[in-house]
Amino acid sequence: METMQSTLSFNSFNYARVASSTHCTQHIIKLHKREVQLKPAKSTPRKGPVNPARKTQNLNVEISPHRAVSAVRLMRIEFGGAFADLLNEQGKGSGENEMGYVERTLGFRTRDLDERDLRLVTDIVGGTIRWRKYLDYLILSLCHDEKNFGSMEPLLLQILRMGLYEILKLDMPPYAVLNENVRLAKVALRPGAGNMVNGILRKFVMLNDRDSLPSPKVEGDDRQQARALATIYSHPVWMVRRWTKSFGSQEAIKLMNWNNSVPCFSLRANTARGYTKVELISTLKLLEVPHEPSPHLEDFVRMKTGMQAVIQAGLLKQGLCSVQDESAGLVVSVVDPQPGESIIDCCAAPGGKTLFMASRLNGHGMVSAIDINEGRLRILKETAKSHGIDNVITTVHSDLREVSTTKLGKSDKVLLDAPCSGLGVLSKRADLRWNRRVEDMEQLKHLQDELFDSAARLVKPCGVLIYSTCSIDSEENEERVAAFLQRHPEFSIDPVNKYVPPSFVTEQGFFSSNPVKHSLDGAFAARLVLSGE
Ligand SMILES: C[S@@+](CC[C@H](N)C(=O)[O-])C[C@H]1O[C@@H](n2cnc3c(N)ncnc32)[C@H](O)[C@@H]1O
Repeated sequence: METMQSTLSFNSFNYARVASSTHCTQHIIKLHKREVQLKPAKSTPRKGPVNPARKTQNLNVEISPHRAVSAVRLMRIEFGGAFADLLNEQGKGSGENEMGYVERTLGFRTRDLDERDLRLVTDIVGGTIRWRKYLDYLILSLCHDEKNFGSMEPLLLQILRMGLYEILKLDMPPYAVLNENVRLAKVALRPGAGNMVNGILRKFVMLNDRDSLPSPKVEGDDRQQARALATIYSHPVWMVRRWTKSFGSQEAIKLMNWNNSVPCFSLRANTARGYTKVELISTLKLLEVPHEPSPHLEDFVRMKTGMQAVIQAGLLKQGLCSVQDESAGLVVSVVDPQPGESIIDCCAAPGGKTLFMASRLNGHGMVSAIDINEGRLRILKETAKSHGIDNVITTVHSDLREVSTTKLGKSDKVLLDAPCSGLGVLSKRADLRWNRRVEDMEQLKHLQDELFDSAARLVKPCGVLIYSTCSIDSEENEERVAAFLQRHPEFSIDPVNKYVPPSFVTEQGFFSSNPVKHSLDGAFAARLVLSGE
């Protein structure tokens, strides 16, 4: 009865796709209406864990499970507006519901995912999203004509992108990848789709073996060069133009390489629960997770791989540690929370910085966490409980611009971690580059100015206002601070050199972490003091 229920989300939709310029097309923007034809499932439970009795009945051993899951996840991310935070994906990846997910969406069953499969899903989904523009450029050039590419079913396109990515970037054996993806296209779509995957991947493997894949030439005027670089490094053209102008082309290329690399993660030991870095390190050793202590922050440990093991060991669920980038930790160092202080965190959810600040209060003082998003604020509350610091956190669900000072009062320190473009965290947020538009930057600037003014009302005389973003864009950072100081001469810059290592301090006395320079996420923070009068 519930057959095909969840396939409906992919059944008909409009979407715009920008195909990159190639020898046969110049930057076309098309609006397609596509029908994804999925084979009906024989029996499809809608929710919950798989019924083991049925598992064997519908088992389809022909399909590699990680590819099936990757394909539907890619569809969901591209068309469902989902958030491809790889860590979240890993967090969900217990494997329990994954096959239900494939069954509901593609209409067939395959075997459950093991740990290796889960890792592969993360790698393939993240990488295929990052490299989308470049992969589409290759697929378009391998198609007979532009029309074939333009009218390709979305699921077929995902399967091709995955195949190319696996061969090109994961160095998987080409013919094994080819066979698996042909099979997936046949089972999930139809035999003709399998033939198409076969034709295109074969041509690709042949060209790749001969080292003769097409490549855009970086030549012509600035715009043409930016277009070529955007294809080669798989970023939107507007970002390439912006970065080339601000940082020069060599730095822009380094930044894009960073964004395309597999992200590193850091864990923060939750000392508020009495869990120390030493204990965290011994647990990681037991779990055989390679790690190294942060050179910048006392409670932080870096790791490149092994997040799955950390999740499965329950370290995050038990509140013993958090996943937090060191750049975010350093913003908290700029706030420098002290026991007994009152702190307002203006845009607090989901609470990474709130929790770290609260843990630094040693049970004395209060962090008031304001956010407009109730759902995210609920996550913050739950995490505060599991971290054992809910006694020093109060949550306020409100638009910051409407918060009344008489109700909330004024605080010693006010952190405004403003909504921003997120251009500093593109290595972790694989899909973000495709969702941001240049017009967003203008809108964000206005919002940031409004929130900055609203946050300023909450600072006590002689108190401190910290403005931060996870962006590397000066329009969102230095320029917002300069504009604020023009409107509010009662504030002045307090240089951050007392709070963070010198390599993070800018000439103007701000904190700035840069992916290329520091191998961390990009972030910014300014510390401003309100005069006593
Ligand atoms: C960059 S995120 C904050 C991240 C958070 N500080 C952390 O460390 O986990 C920005 C937050 O601003 C919130 N926000 C956006 N507009 C807001 C407004 N007008 N008032 C209050 N919060 C707002 C969003 O809901 C989002 O949670």
